[in-house]
Amino acid sequence: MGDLIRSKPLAAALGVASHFILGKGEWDHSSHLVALTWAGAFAAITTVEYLADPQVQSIFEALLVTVMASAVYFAALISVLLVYRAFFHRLRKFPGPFSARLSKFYGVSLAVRNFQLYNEIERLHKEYKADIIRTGPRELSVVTADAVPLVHGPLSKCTKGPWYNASKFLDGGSTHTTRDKKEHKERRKDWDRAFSTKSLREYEPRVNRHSQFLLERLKEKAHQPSVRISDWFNYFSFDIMGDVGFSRSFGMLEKGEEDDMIKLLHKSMEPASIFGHLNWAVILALRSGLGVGDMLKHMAWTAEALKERKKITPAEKDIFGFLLDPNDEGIPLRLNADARLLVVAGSDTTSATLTWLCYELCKHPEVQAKLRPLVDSISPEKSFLDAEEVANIPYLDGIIHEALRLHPAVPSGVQRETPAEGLTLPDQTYIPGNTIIWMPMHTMQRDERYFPSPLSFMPERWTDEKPEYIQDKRAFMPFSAGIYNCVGQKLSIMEMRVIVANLTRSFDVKFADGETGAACEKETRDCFTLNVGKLDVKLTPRYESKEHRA
Ligand code: HEM
Repeated sequence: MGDLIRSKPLAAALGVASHFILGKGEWDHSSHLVALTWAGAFAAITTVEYLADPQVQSIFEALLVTVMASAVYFAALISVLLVYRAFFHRLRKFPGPFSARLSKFYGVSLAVRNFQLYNEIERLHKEYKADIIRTGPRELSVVTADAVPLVHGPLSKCTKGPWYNASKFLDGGSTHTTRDKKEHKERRKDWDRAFSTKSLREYEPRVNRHSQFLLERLKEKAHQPSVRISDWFNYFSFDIMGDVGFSRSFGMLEKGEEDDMIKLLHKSMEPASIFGHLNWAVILALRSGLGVGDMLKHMAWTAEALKERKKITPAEKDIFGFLLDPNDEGIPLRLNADARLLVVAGSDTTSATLTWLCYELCKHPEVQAKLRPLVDSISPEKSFLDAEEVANIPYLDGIIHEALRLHPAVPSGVQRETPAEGLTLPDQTYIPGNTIIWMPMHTMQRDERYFPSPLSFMPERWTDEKPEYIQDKRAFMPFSAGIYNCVGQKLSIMEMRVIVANLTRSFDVKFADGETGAACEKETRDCFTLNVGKLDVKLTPRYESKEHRA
């Protein structure tokens, strides 16, 4: 037995065999089992050596033999893995950095460089002058609009990738993270009802109420030289999400200061920027609790919010009224995951977009000047325009679309996996099966082929003034597309219309003294959703010269 364990060719052969076993199927989410198997084998070999090998006299010698055998085993496993990934892998023909072929650690290094992965990916596409680049051993970044219908279209055969079921074992998986198309379809029906035209009409008064309150709070602050508008947008979107989602006021606009829950939400998303690229590490981290304390705390907080919601019968309809089953005694685990989904998806995305939009308004006073007569002419006797009154202003929608185009709230895109038979793009490029694909919205939406003069903030491209500045609308997908698209997009657009119309109507919005927008550009962190840098503005009231708007 001892000779067998000392046999280097045998250990190497086992290493090579393990590569072939691990190369089949998806092991990412069984990484804890693989680690346990290795640890078990290590312990078993050491025990056998100590008890049964006459050449071994002490536990130390037994350990030494096991370490030697393990070293040969892992050296063989890693060598064959790297050689295979570098030269024989089915994606070998796609260009990209050599180290990206070898390991996803390369992706992690990009993600944590400035926490702005979207910029790194854009740089790589420029460097390799290619629409498709290899960004990981079995991963591609694809930025051609021709691929959108195949990857994200309603009839796409692609599925969600392994990124999605990371925390399934903990919280049952949300509607967003379920990878099973049938299950998603079933669960999405409730969400679709919660966001139907009829439901949205019921939420409208609440959107108006919170928007008006935000405007009042900003009017109180307008005499100050500087208002941290990015924080106020956070409070606003959080309060709306609480009210419309859980019939619960989080009271953040009232408090007017950063709440611990907003901090916790942002901290809880940070691991996503790292672990999103190492699915096996997510499982090890979640199972051990290492590095994901904030995520677990946030999960507990959202589960508690849902528990409180379950206890009441709200006077007005809310989103969880559609998702909770009154006949259920308790709360199914999967709905706890949906509660966290609503908090993450429903607040940060809208506030990030509003912050970027405000940044663009500060840089483009001419856009404010052009919008003003349009909003000034509506109900001039009123101090606040409500959602219905601003629902049909093409230039306003153009401003919102431009903000979503230049600054998508999910800038690096969403993960999809090709079907086993692969995909053939219209130019005949074949993408093999079981390939992970990201279509980074940030890069696509700034592509000159699809949006001429791509870096110009040009709301007119979305109106009938300059439609020639949109060459291929398929490349615009801030809310993603197809069956997995954003269910909350109409609510979010409603919120943004009301805020932008009333903000420009009530104030002249400028960067505060000393503000250049640099924090937005440099400190924004891509944590799947965006944690945008702070933005300080000076709000000069327009209503003071117009009594009726005071
Ligand atoms: C500017 C605002 C928003 C943007 C840019 C945005 C973007 C997105 C994107 C890109 C996805 C697809 C995610 C994926 O496939 O992994 C998504 C999904 C989703 N969003 Fe939004 N979102 C926004 C606002 C909202 C709001 C306000 C809500 C709810 C109140 C919401 C709820 C959801 C939900 C529930 C999903 C999952 C849908 C599913 O998997 O079927 N979103 N969103």
